[in-house]
Amino acid sequence: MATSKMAVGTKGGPAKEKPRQSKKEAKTLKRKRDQDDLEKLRLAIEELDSKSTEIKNFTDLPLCEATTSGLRASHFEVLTDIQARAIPLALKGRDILGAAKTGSGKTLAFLIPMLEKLYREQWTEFDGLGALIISPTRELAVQIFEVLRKIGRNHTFSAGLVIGGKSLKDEAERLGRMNILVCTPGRMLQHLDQTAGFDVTNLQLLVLDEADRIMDMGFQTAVDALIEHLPKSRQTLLFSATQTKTVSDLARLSLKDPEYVAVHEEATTATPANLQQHYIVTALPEKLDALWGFIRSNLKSKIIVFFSSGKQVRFAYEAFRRMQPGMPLLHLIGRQKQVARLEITRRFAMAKYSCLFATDVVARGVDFPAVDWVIQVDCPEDADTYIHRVGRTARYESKGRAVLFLDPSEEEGMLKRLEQKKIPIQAIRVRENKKKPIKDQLQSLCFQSPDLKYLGQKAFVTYVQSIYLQKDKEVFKLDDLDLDGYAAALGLPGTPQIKFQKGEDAKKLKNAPRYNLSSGDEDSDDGDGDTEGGDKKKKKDEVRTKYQKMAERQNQDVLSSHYRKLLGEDAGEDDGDGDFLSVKRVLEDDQLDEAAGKKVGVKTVKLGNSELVIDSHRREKLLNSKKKIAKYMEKGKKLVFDDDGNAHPVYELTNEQDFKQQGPAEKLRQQFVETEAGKVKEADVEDKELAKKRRKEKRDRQKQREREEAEAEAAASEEEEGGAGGGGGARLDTPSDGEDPLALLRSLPTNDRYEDEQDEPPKKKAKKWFQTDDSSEDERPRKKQKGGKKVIEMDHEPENLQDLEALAAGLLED
Ligand SMILES: Nc1ncnc2c1ncn2[C@@H]1O[C@H](COP(=O)(O)OP(=O)(O)OP(=O)(O)O)[C@@H](O)[C@H]1O
Repeated sequence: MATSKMAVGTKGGPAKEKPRQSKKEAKTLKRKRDQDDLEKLRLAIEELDSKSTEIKNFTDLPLCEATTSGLRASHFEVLTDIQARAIPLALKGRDILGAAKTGSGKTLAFLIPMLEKLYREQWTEFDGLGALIISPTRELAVQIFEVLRKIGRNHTFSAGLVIGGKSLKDEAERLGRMNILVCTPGRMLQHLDQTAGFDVTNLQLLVLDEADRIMDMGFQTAVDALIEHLPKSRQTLLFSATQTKTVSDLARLSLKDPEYVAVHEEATTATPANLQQHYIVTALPEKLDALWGFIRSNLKSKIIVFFSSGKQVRFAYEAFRRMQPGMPLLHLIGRQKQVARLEITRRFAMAKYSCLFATDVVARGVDFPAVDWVIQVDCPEDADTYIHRVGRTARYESKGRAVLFLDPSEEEGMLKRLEQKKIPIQAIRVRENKKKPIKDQLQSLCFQSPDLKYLGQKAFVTYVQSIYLQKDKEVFKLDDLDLDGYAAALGLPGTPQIKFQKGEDAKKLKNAPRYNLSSGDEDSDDGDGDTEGGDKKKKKDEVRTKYQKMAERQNQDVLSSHYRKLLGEDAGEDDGDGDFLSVKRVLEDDQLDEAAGKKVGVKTVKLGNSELVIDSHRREKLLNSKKKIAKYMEKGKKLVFDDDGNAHPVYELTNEQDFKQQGPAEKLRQQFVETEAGKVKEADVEDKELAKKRRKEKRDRQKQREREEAEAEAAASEEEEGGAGGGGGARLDTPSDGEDPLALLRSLPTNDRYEDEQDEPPKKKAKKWFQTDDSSEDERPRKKQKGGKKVIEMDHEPENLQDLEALAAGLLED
């Protein structure tokens, strides 16, 4: 469930009823007492010295009983620096620009003043929306909501989480009753624009968490439009680990004489002191080797690994998973469905040892407990991103370590950027014996699995594309990267060719991934059903099963071959030796009996040196068991067949003289490599054709389905029209003549910039701003088809959807 409505707490503070009083008397007395308390509280806040250094504990603050008891019950006692500085000012009604290191407790610094403000205003359900908290990602919004539920348990306000993932209508019904909303910007804007009766004119307080991110280009339009709807006479609190006092930003938010509270300015570094920061210089083609070696040496740890794009995450995750490092792997990208994302977040949060491959979707704010290591395989785009990523470890008072992998070409530039932010980082070197080249394994995996190879190619292209679009050319130098080596390191048979479109578009597109990471995060990726496409999809969902839908997704077999099995597509497939071991086939072959000189009718089968008589069904069944068969079989020898069909051992030694006659060994080696490379390329072409064919088939199926659905719909509406005209019975809620029932939905902003193009909903062909050299005819349908694709959101064993939804719902509401 994407939105969750909940009362933050049960009625009032602890009840103190006196049994002998009449109910009415007790109520009047209580009201009076509450009024007195409120007056005292207001006075105490007026008198509060906001610069006082005496405020150490939450009990030193003038807070209402409901908040104090909520904090106590959540085991918060002592204020952190940012809390001690920001809360008193915020209680006094000041606008705040708060900047403090990651993990320093900024969430409470805005939640406490928010609850207090509504309490002092005696906010009730009839007053509507009193406070709005905007977060750049869904994960962060969920987390803030959880903290709010904990500390607000004794308040009576209702609070909701608006992050998409459900139909706009479902959310809209609940919005009107909410006092506090935690939301992502795009989704909130949709409601403000489209939800009739959703009134924000009373809003008392606006909070922007990770404000610099929310204010940057990716969210600019959404946030500006959102602010337009809000009343100017409100208090505004902005918090982030990395913040600037950009005048234009402040003007956009109409902050009134804001107080700038920056805790880490006094400290020497912008990152937590309990965080050890290192970097290793490793050439791009060796980064995955380094990562593999690192994971293998730290199996008893909790690790987050950052990559710059979802495709790299998927490739690394899929490849490493197959190589079985010996610890649970998870992956999290913006394109996964909301339930899956929440489930993965939950799993990683609860895991003792695990490694999470992720994009920057979890770089900010997400509070995973006890993360030991943050590894950045791809260089972050700037120092701020670096700070946020490493901030996932060493949270609050715990320790943590971070390692940044830098290509030699990135070293100088990036270190300069980190130095400017006073980030203490030290070089380390990977021990020689810990280096584990995995190129050969990846090559073999890619050779065996075209899907993995396809992911690898995509990962390569996205990586190169991201480097090309990076603004900081002092750090990111495309020409200095060994791209051929990188492609080979990913196990690819050749280096994908990429052409870049020059011009202004590149700049715009640079912002696209950032927007996608987050607004894709918030609303786009799960086809909420708010858009026309969403509605269509919903209808389809009703018809098709979960497994069918999963199987229709491109690359689905990369992530979940078991779904294919569930669909029965693999029914005839065996694990390579099926034909050889199939007893049934042997038995049905009469010739075998004849050749064995047996009477037709008595079945025998020859397994290795033993000849077995099949005299009963039971024995026949038993022989279907591979285990049983293996018992009778000799250990196999691997043979290769020449063109004439003669078998040879894999390695056949020629005598030395013959060998010498063939020419110099180096030349022979060269020839051999060339022939093999040719074979690989040929196989690659075949793979491509196969993929092309599959895509075409899928498209045809899709079209066919759509046609059938359209026909069915047309038939249904004809029937319905006839029925309504004739009998005047119950009518469906259809719009009046000429009205387009989907007009409203069509007007919704479409999320046309996705992190992962494979998962975009069907749409017009995006303007290409780069293309691969081999983007021949067969490349085009692929792009088109990608439009219809969805992400496989599951990275774990198949569980049913209801389970997942229940788990996600459990996260959002008890
Ligand atoms: N006063 C406190 N006493 C004890 N623990 C606290 C206190 N305040 C916050 N924490 C804990 O510190 C951790 C980090 O808090 P929080 O998520 O608010 O940090 P943050 O500054 O928002 O980090 P980021 O910049 O990464 O978003 C949380 O686990 C929270 O429970």
